[in-house]
Amino acid sequence: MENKTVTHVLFDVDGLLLDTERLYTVATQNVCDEFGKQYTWDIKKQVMGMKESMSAKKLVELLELPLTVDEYLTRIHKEYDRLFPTVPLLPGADKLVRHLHKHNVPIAVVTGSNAHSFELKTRNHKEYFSLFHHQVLCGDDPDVKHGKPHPDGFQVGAKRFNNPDLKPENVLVFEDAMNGVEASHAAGMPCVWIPPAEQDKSILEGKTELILNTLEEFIPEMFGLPPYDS
Ligand SMILES: O=c1[nH]cc([C@@H]2O[C@H](COP(=O)(O)O)[C@@H](O)[C@H]2O)c(=O)[nH]1
Ligand SMILES: [Mg+2]
Repeated sequence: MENKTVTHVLFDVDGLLLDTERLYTVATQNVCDEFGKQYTWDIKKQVMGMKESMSAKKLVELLELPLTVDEYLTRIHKEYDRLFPTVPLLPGADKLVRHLHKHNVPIAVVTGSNAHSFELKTRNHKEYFSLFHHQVLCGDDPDVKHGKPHPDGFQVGAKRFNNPDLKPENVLVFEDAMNGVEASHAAGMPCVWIPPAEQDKSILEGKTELILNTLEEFIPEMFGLPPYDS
């Protein structure tokens, strides 16, 4: 499928640019171990992309943990503090972002993270994240009432390009999570979906423009963006 009308790009972060989804699984399973619980894919896929406060509430319920949400957050934050600072970029993330930046295509990130966990994850990637025009941290951005799967984060992300003529159909979203695809669809923005291997890919039919295995497979000119120099 081709769509040549894209002028601006919004990137998800966890599991899309950064290899953090692997670490979220480790962190959450470590908390579960104390209570003999299993952090299954069926549970994980429901919270991926949500604001941290929402995902914590939902996880305590779904995993039936004998903890308050605050007690859960205290435990999981210890895991994040230990695991996140050394996270690497995912394949293709460096090449695509530097390419778009070099060609002056406006780019921004829209993540379910709050500022604290974003700082941990990006500590070793400061120069890379400085290439983005802005960052929407849904977890504690006052303009984002509802996190993914609601459209708010992507709508705020598009608005902060400060281009009054920008229409949702001109903004391409890259996502890995079902909640993120739902959010981009609700915002009326085309979406390239790079789902985890475990994901049933038929479930969001009609809500994505393209499904890829990694960012490395993306061909910019399919969306009217400048081609790689080769
Ligand atoms: O296993 C998990 N994955 C992802 C999340 C949540 O999903 C967000 C993913 O953010 P992004 O929109 O950058 O993919 C995380 O910040 C976190 O709130 C989670 O709780 N548990
Ligand atoms: Mg993600």
